[in-house]
Amino acid sequence: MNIAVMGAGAVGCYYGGMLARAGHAVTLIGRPQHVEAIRRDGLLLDTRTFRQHVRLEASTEVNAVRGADLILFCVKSTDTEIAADEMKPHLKPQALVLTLQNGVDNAERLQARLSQVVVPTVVYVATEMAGPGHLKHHGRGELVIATTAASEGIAKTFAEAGIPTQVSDNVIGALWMKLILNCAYNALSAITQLPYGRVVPGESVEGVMRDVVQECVAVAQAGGVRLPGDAWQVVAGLVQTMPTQYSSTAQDLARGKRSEIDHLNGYVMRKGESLGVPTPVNRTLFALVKLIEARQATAA
Ligand SMILES: NC(=O)C1=CN([C@@H]2O[C@H](COP(=O)(O)OP(=O)(O)OC[C@H]3O[C@@H](n4cnc5c(N)ncnc54)[C@H](OP(=O)(O)O)[C@@H]3O)[C@@H](O)[C@H]2O)C=CC1
Ligand SMILES: CC(C)(CO)C(=O)C(=O)O
Repeated sequence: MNIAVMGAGAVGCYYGGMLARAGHAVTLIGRPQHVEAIRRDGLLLDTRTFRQHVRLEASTEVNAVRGADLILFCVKSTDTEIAADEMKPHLKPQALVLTLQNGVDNAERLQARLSQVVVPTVVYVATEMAGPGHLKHHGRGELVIATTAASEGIAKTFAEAGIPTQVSDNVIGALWMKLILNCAYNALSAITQLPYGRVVPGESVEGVMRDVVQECVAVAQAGGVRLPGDAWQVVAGLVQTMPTQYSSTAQDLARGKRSEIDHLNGYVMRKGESLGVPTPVNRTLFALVKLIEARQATAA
């Protein structure tokens, strides 16, 4: 299969690298520091189970999506519209686009700009770019993709490449469950710059997290979303599995980057407003992260 990855970062390099390693023609589209290193040395796939330089195409030019049957769309939720507009003129009419992103509305936002079929996807992986062209995998790697005519075939192709992939008729519910995890952990870890194992035992923190979850569940229910399981149980369980983890929002702020908070607690706040569901705790966490971002932008 001819595959292009839009956004050669931590998620795009992991999945693109795994598919290239399995023999697929993969082109990574990303920033010069990664593209130059990958062209020179190959992509270093440094995973929990193997370490290997994988040879694949890499480009800084978005027209490299031309000819791809499958696009893995892996930019941050803040970059969805810009990246969509850049790749739109170069896409094959029959190309299929998978959104490998956090946040629940990326596929909808992308579909509003593209005529190609866009497939919402949930990503369960922990990866980072440890350096130029160096993908570090910390664990997991499963995907859940929405049901389309092509989904079973894609799931089979991915599974053969070592990517366990489930086809689901409730991807939106699964994306919401991930969103609730993000709403409960990301801002608290970002504001305090603490790992989950130190955030959760903090005084009154469990109450804050329970309030966040209750607000998110109320918004999801008002919006007709079917959550797959008990959200609080899922949230409460995460800290045991990754006590030393800092949220991606904490990592973004620590690097002086804009975070995805608009698409996490900010999304729940806006959705709550439109549905008449109060979300005071999500609003407070959102406002605090935005203040930190604004302070950093002024200092820069
Ligand atoms: N990393 C993880 O373990 C997980 C991440 N996710 C989600 O996956 C999504 C991707 O995250 P992640 O891979 O970590 O993010 P990264 O920032 O590592 O990767 C995105 C890359 O795309 C680049 N990029 C953005 N716009 C363009 C463009 N127009 N053309 C070319 N390159 C572009 C970015 O460059 P620049 O930074 O210079 O803009 C960056 O290098 C997010 O929604 C995240 O929340 C979900 C589960 C786990
Ligand atoms: C699941 C969680 C909360 C793990 O860190 C995450 O997705 C993030 O940090 O953005």
